[in-house]
Amino acid sequence: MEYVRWAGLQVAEPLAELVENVITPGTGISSLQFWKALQEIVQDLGPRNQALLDRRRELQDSIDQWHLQRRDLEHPGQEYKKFLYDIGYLLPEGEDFTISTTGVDPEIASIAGPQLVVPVNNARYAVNACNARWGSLYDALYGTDVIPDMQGAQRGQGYNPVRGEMVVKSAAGFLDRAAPLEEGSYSQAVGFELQDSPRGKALMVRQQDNSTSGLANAEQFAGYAGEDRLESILLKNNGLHIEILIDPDDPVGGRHPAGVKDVVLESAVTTILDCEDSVAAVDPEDKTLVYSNLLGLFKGELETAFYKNDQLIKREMHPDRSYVSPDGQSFCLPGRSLMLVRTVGHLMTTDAVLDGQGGEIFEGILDTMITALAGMHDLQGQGRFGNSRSGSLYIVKPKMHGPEEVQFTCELFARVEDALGLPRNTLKVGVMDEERRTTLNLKECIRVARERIIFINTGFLDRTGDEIHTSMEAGAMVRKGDMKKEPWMLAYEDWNVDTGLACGFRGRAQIGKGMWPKPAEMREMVMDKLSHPMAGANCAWVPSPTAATLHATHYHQVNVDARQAELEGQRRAKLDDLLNVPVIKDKMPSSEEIRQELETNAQSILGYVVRWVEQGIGCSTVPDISDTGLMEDRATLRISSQHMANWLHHGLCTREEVLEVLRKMATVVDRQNAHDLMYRPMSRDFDSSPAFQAACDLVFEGRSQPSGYTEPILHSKRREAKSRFGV
Ligand SMILES: CC(=O)SCCNC(=O)CCNC(=O)[C@H](O)C(C)(C)COP(=O)(O)OP(=O)(O)OC[C@H]1O[C@@H](n2cnc3c(N)ncnc32)[C@H](O)[C@@H]1OP(=O)(O)O
Ligand SMILES: O=CC(=O)O
Ligand SMILES: [Mg+2]
Repeated sequence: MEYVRWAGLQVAEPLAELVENVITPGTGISSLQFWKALQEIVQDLGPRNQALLDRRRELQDSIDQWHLQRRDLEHPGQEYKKFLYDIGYLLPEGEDFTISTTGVDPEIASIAGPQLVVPVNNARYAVNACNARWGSLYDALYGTDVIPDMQGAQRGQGYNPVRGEMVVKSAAGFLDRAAPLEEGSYSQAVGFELQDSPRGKALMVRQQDNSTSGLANAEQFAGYAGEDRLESILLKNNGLHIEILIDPDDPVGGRHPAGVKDVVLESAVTTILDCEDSVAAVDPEDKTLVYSNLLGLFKGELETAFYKNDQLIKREMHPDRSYVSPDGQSFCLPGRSLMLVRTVGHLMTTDAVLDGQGGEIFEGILDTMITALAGMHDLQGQGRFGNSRSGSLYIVKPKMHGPEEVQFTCELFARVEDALGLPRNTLKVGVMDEERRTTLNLKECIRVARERIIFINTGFLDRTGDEIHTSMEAGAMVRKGDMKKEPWMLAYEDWNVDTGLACGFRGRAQIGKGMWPKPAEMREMVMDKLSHPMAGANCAWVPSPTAATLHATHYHQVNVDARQAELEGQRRAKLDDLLNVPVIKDKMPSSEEIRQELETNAQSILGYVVRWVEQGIGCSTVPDISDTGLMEDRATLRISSQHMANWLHHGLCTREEVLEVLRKMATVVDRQNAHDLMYRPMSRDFDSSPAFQAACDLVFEGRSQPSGYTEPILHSKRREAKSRFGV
């Protein structure tokens, strides 16, 4: 890789070019200013970043020692808590306070709805995600298992009218609940009409018996589109819009007595452009692609073209949507999801930029600087579309351990603001509550970020990985599938909401819930994820636009603001439950259960890692042993690898048994990928397969990986694969 010298730094050529020729123009910041500022920040904050990582190691060593000395103690409860206070892992909670963040867009402060996550290096998906602000309910119902594939109503080649009728009926049922009519039902609608009323136009729905009915709550009629002919009706419920599209000439609309061709829901209210766990970015070229896509999204110019079903599709970001209000005023609604960026955490360094001594700089520092520079195009209103209408740039920071690390992030943000001439607190921070030290000290984490915090969220996947790693020496952990029922997990979910509400998040910031990790199991998601708004969360992660549309229906069922008002003031979660380590407390698993657990974990590790290492795919649907597709990313990998490392360490299996299971599962994964022409089977030669070796290292070296993270091994094996295979 060629490097260019800038202000005492060495910048990898593709990145230097991107910054010089594409990102800086139009910002008022020159390349020299930019790199000089980065050099100063790296010089000042680099050593502090390293000190924070050293502190993580020191605390982990103390915890390991403590458990090693007390393995036989039955109930270490209070003594354990005191120890954690003594070493500064657990901090006393200070006075109550309320966050004071200002300039926050309503999508974050007050509109409750789904939050989509997308790997930002995949332009096709990323543009799709931005456009997922609006999604077809008809398509989401028709195309998924929410409507069961029962006799006669199966999905398949071509349109199935029986299934289509079930979709129309189900959508009408949704409308009846979200925007009920005074009398009758949308399922009986034969026409939509606008009538004059004291507040302008009112919506009237003609029924099969020729009667007409208005809305039970006339205020829910928010607007319409169409001049000579009514083309769409806009309704609003719990802050979210619903659009009924009318077109009797359309093949679907033509079958409907009122010409309804679709029901479109405001879906992904916000989207996280992910530079972290769903992305494999290991070298300067990869980082440059990430930053280039970020820029394209902020400028509204990112486009892709691809073939789908033999058709060339060109995809670009959607414009805003125009309507007329009931009192005759034209207005627009955002056509795109409000974008947040998830940068990497504090752990990794990158060779995209080298410091004065030729050492790699911390990747999180570079991510923040470049995100802010790219985001300036939006802040200065130069993009084709606007993202934030409130002058903010939203950055989600993952994997922070406790308040001192959050404080460090806030200082970094302030330094970046100063360097780029941005007003203080332009850069808003989302704090992933996904490491144990952050959960336990969440109130203090929020306190140090109280002027810029816009989000806390339970990243339960990383959090589970950290739970296992932190207490590695405490004993053998319960099975992976049982973790969700453990007292710590239940307390963690409540603790996050309780703390957010206590710090005044209601109406100001997001309290988020975690990812739905089964992209194809939408029926199960529809049943399960209603619990998120019910728990008081005003957003929750979904893996796809379709999932966003289906999850949006939950926010029509639950008014989150009212739910939060009910929960405010309650402290449901207990610290003692959070500290209840999920070691097996009664019967050890049978040999059959051990075999099943090892096979499940080995299969998910290999299925994910082989695509990561050999094809650079950071997030994929990996079929599990029973062929259910599961979303796997670095956080799920952290759990599986730490779990295997834990059982190995505590003697539930031997190294030879683990190796045998890994080999057996590699052949299963090879078979599952046999259709992929780019795929290199691991079982052809286990010893020379970088993917297989990565999987082995993740398990056998798992205990010594910092916080059990998978990045160091993945990065090094991916770089090896790139240099060996050239892709
Ligand atoms: C623990 C954590 O950190 S969770 C956060 C990290 N995880 C994520 O970000 C998951 C995001 N989701 C994804 O990456 C994908 O949905 C996956 C990998 C899970 C599944 O991807 P696939 O197997 O390709 O999905 P599938 O074939 O069902 O659907 C593909 C279609 O859905 C779209 N799609 C799928 N996921 C997304 C997404 N997140 N954003 C936008 N569009 C998406 C694709 O654009 C594609 O449509 P197109 O052909 O019109 O372009
Ligand atoms: O980032 C999300 C998680 O669950 O981890
Ligand atoms: Mg995570």
